[in-house]
Amino acid sequence: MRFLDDAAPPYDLTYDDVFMVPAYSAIASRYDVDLATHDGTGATLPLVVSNMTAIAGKRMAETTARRGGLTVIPQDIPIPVVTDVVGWVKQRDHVFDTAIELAPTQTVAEALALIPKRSHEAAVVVDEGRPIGVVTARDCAEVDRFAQVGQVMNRSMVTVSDDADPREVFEALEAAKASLAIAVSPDGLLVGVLTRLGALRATVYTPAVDASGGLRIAAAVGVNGDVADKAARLLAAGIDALVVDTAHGHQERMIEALQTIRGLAPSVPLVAGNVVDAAGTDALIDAGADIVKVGVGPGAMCTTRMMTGVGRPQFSAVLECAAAARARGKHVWADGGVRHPRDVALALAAGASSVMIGSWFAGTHESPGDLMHDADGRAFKVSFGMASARAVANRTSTESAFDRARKGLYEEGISSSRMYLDPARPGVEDLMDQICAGLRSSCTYAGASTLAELRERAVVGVQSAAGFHEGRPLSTSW
Ligand SMILES: NC(=O)C1=CN([C@@H]2O[C@H](COP(=O)(O)OP(=O)(O)OC[C@H]3O[C@@H](n4cnc5c(N)ncnc54)[C@H](OP(=O)(O)O)[C@@H]3O)[C@@H](O)[C@H]2O)C=CC1
Ligand SMILES: Nc1nc2c(ncn2[C@@H]2O[C@H](COP(=O)(O)O)[C@@H](O)[C@H]2O)c(=O)[nH]1
Ligand SMILES: [K+]
Repeated sequence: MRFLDDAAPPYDLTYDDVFMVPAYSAIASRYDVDLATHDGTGATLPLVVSNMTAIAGKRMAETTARRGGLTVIPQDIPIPVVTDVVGWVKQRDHVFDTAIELAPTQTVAEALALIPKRSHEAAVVVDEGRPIGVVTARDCAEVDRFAQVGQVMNRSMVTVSDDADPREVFEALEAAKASLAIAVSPDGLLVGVLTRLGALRATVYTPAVDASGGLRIAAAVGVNGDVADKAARLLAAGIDALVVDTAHGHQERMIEALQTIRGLAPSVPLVAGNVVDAAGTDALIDAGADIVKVGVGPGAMCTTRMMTGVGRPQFSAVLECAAAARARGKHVWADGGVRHPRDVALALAAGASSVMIGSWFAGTHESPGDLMHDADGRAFKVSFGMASARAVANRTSTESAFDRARKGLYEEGISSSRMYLDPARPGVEDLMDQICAGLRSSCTYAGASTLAELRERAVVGVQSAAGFHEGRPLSTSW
């Protein structure tokens, strides 16, 4: 990447401050762009879901890995639970989405609580493992909450074999004017489900899979307590990357934690952060990090900059840290502050191998929280920062009341925010589609067929607030 007219700006910049200039391109189609990262994580897309309790759970991990991304399970989740989640995610199908399963005797109330947990918005009614019907929220409307789903389900289903070609599934759904195909094994047992959009995505994306064919997943560990033991147990669970995570990554305790974990000779990439400058990046690489996480204060849930005055505008932080890491043959993830697809493209142009997204993905079916509705009927999920009072209370729940009260005085995150689901893009895959479309297009504007070429060819200029404003679409007259 170089600055337009080679004019390096006199102050630090964030995503809104910059724009990319189009360049001559020989790339005939946006589908000719390869979005794979080459940072050792095996992700086929440069997207990582932040290790935040309100965002990164097993459904998020399954769904993003099937499309090529990576989810980091947070440090606050007990390790036996993480172990179960890793095992479960690794057994997920590469094409079919996991179905919500209900027994015919379960109630409509249970169905309505579970259906919003998945973007396909339906549950499959099973009898001894065999699908016997499908139930949607529409089937449950104006029905007694205690009615049994066996009474309201739709018995006519499009059933396909578990090795069906996604294109044929798409065509079968189109022909039947149905929205959901049910995949079954040769002995008739439920394997999963596929929507038309899911079938299309199966032909566009490449799942992130490990050498044994399991979907990939990462997990985080903090720098407190018996780090070696926690890290060893996470590695034994089969994670594909280990993230060592603390607010101020350039600190002694982090260096010690990294050296300790390096001593375990992990066979997966070691990610550490957060830092915002070359000195911090070098220190973490010296201590054993393969990938450095960059970003202090850009996060949507983050109050660090307001509380402390500390941080750095994210574009400049990524640019400096990525250059330092590249000089050592290592990588950085741009962590936080991503609000639009353009921000992903700019972070990658600045040199990140991947981009971490938290809050934007909180308002989706796949985040762990329950779906809520405001007074106007708009659907939202509650999200919170990992340094918020709420998260600190969770993290310290086994400590004495006095210690918890002491730690509770330090709060650098929002404890409760509403993340609305975009009615046009209520699932994380809808957002991934939007991001990847923007990113592929960005690459062709820069004449780049890979992310490495984007990084090399990108020409970035600095804009005024009016310049940024001009780029925003206007949906009403002015
Ligand atoms: N990217 C960002 O901008 C930020 C991210 N976060 C996220 O919040 C989560 C919690 O992180 P964290 O608060 O580090 O908690 P951790 O549980 O990782 O603990 C941090 C440890 O470092 C010590 N410490 C020393 N200086 C600081 C400091 N300035 N800020 C925080 N801890 C410090 C703390 O001791 P003591 O409590 O005694 O001081 C504590 O023992 C992580 O997921 C982190 O990534 C949090 C803030 C900023
Ligand atoms: N200062 C804080 N930073 C936080 C907190 N919780 C998470 N984070 C950081 O934000 C990113 C995600 O950014 P987003 O803009 O996509 O939401 C995450 O990966 C952390 O680095 C917090 O409580 N305080
Ligand atoms: K912020």
